[in-house]
Amino acid sequence: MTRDDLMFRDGLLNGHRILVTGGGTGLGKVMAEAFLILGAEVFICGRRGNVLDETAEELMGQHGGKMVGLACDIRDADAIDDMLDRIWNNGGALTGLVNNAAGNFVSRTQDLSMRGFDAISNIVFRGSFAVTLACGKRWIDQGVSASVLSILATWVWNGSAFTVPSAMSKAGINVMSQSLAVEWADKGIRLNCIAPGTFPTEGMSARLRPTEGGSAFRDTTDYPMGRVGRMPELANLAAFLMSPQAEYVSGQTIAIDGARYLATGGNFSSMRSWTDEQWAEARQSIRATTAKDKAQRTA
Ligand SMILES: CCCCC/C=C/C(=O)SCCNC(=O)CCNC(=O)[C@H](O)C(C)(C)COP(=O)(O)OP(=O)(O)OC[C@H]1O[C@@H](n2cnc3c(N)ncnc32)[C@H](O)[C@@H]1OP(=O)(O)O
Ligand SMILES: NC(=O)C1=CN([C@@H]2O[C@H](COP(=O)(O)OP(=O)(O)OC[C@H]3O[C@@H](n4cnc5c(N)ncnc54)[C@H](OP(=O)(O)O)[C@@H]3O)[C@@H](O)[C@H]2O)C=CC1
Repeated sequence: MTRDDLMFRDGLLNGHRILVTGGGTGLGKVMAEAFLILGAEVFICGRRGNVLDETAEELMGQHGGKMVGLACDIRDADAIDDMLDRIWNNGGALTGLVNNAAGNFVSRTQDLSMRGFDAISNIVFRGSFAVTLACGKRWIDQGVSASVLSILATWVWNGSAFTVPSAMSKAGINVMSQSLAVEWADKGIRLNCIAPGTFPTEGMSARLRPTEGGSAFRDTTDYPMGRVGRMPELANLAAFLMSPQAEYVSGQTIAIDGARYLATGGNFSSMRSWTDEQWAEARQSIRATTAKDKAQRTA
């Protein structure tokens, strides 16, 4: 992304300190990059320390500023507290949190075990709540105003066949945000959400279109605008919601999907025609991706 891709003035986020969970890759990385360009000090967390370090180095090399990678598994409440202690003890309070980290894979629901359900919900539902709660306690205790942005999916409004644990978990975080927007409004804490449509990333393609390789998302005939999302489009919306100028916006969930969910539902219902063999092949491919990522985890 270049400076010209952003619609905001230089220094919009000067003095802000923002944590992006899952900020080492994909959508988290591009939002972290936008916040860095706009003057924020940015923290990114994930379980693969090397991925975080590479991202921070790459983006500071391109844009200057300060980005810090912190290996942390958001399923672990103690690890979250350790991470927040490190941030708070090195420069003060966060002023923003982006709940972006997620796990997902396509599966027929009858093929899931409870461990499979937990693999998703412990990241998306429990993990996002845990980070929000840990930050919220500190903000309230210290009288700090802050903004929380959670990255959802349009299926919080219409469900999603074949990604049921994700749909349930994201819907829970949608309701968390609406509830806390009210409960914490007088503390100066805002909560909003973005529901992106398709923004092709490696992490998503490998788990949601696992058997298509490089051809996934090339056919855009059922996209009303004839295309998928462009990363800077998401980054601009995230920067707006995180900026102090958006102070009166709270409790909202904004779709950015080129109207696809209104046109087609925007999810994976076409997989109803998949055979047992196709599901077995998908599962094997997802397993291989997870094994590769697991080998790099340091948290
Ligand atoms: C229009 C487009 C909208 C798109 C909207 C949303 C997109 C996204 O969310 S994309 C984000 C994708 N990124 C990621 O998922 C990154 C992180 N992912 C992971 O860490 C793994 O993929 C994980 C989610 C599976 C979690 O890993 P881990 O906890 O290490 O999981 P295990 O390998 O130990 O497995 C636990 C459990 O889950 C079962 N399982 C795994 N894969 C499948 C599968 N394909 N089908 C069914 N079940 C699966 C696995 O078998 C284990 O259960 P047990 O066998 O009972 O032990
Ligand atoms: N791409 C798309 O089209 C869409 C994406 N989304 C949402 O956007 C967000 C980003 O997705 P995307 O960029 O595509 O996918 P990625 O796989 O690139 O991003 C997921 C990130 O979450 C991190 N993560 C996963 N589990 C944990 C954990 N337990 N603790 C800390 N970090 C964790 C991963 O790092 P690590 O494995 O190192 O921990 C990774 O960096 C997600 O919330 C996703 O649901 C929503 C709609 C559409």
